[in-house]
Amino acid sequence: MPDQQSPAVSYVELAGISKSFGDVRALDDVTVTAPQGRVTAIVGENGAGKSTLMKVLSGVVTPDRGTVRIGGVERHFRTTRDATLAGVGMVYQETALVAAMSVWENVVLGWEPGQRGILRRKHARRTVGELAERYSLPVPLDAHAGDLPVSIQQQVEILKVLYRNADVVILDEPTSVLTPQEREGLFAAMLNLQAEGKTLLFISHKLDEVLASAHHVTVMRHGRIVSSQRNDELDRRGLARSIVGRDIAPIDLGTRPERGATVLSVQHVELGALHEGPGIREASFEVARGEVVGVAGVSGSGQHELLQVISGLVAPDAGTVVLDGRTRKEVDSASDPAATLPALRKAGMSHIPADRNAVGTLRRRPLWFSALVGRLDDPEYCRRGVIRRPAARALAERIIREGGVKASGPDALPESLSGGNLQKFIVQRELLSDPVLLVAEEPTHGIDIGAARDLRQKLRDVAADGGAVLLASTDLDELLETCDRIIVVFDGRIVLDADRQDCTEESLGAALTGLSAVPA
Ligand SMILES: Nc1ncnc2c1ncn2[C@@H]1O[C@H](COP(=O)(O)OP(=O)(O)OP(=O)(O)O)[C@@H](O)[C@H]1O
Repeated sequence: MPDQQSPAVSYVELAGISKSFGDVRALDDVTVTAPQGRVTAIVGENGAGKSTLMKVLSGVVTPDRGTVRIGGVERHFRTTRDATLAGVGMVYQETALVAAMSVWENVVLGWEPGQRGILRRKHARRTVGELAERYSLPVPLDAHAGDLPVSIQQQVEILKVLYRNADVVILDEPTSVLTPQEREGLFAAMLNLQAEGKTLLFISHKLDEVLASAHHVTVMRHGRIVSSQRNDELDRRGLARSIVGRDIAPIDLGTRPERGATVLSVQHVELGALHEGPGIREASFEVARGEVVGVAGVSGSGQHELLQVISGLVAPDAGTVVLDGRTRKEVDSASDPAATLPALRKAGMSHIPADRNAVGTLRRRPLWFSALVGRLDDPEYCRRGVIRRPAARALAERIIREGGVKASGPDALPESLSGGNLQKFIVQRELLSDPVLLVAEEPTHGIDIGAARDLRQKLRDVAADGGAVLLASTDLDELLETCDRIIVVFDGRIVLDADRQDCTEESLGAALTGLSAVPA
């Protein structure tokens, strides 16, 4: 637990902040302070107003009412540049680096030191290098940003705000894209920032991380502050209760059904490296109806590629994947991904992608449009290339209702939904197609603790109803709570395939890092 002893001065003061979007009151008279050299966590259910509050502080959103003070000075931010000049920087979940530019160029972009418009390249590169060293953020200065793993890209984003002299650093769900090992690196960087007297604000749904790193925890619900407490006044259960307003019951695993017929058979799958990863070597396993099977692997171990092959997005170099669902569909090296995905869907596969922004929704089209993903060849929704709008809207309404999605309706734009609510929409859309096999990559990513519990229960229900689930997650607790069996991928190979009862966090941790790399 962080040290609570030394006194701290309030550096950030948000007072009486209100903000509405149309009829939605996102913030309702919110007052929050954050002391210097400390971490203040902002937690709460999806749609509670956390991101909007931080966007007010970073100049992205202008409040309808209320005042912002930084270091005792009242500020009226109209743009993010105003906030940057006042020393406030925000690091978003999704990085926005220019892939083809080097790390140091990305850091200085838009803020280049120079004379008469000429960039002093050597000077700029050296300054970024010194900053990286001072804050122990070991980024490769000359590498192209697009070639780097997400965890390093995030460090580049942190350097970007530090380069602009931020005294206040806002981190919006920074750990949700990181593996457990990478999270440790981020927490070490946060400690350095505190030691340098920065004021840190940190949005997270992961209560253990909040309790381990934050000095103060502020809970929001329905656009208001529910509580604001010091870390040493809190425990996990009480915090969970104040977030969702009730105790969270463990999920019902049910009695494990007799192992049903095989629904997915992966045999001797091989794939060369797609990017820098190891590819896949000799992967074989089966999933039966009635099972929830977890897939774990640290970033770049090949587990993501394995799921891409299984969901038909990439053809393997060798080996086969057979889905025996509503119909039988075989995928091999000759398969054309463009035709494979629709055929697998028809055979009963649903897929919740890891990257909801890239493939999950169409951000600038209304939600009812995104409801149709995977259903365009269903005559109920589309005939002779013409979308049946009333049916699509009714479908979107059903997804919103049954998924507990906070949205104004089927015409809402995806970008008007909070991150967690958009994820809930995608998950419920896939569940509604009554899958025989559900491939779910990080389905609880960005979802609050209450909704995440309900979602895990829904995965169990798919299995209880005779389907099967392949659940990829970097959260070992989630896998241990939800799965019947867990597969670990390391260096492109399946190194563990064991019943949950035979797995512990230690045994999984060893397999994940290759310490027990005995092929299963
Ligand atoms: N640009 C916008 N247009 C319309 N509504 C918006 C907009 N931005 C946010 N909202 C609404 O404001 C409310 C608060 O959203 P916000 O993103 O702040 O929630 P959050 O607490 O960060 O949620 P999550 O945990 O899911 O990220 C939600 O109901 C959301 O739909």
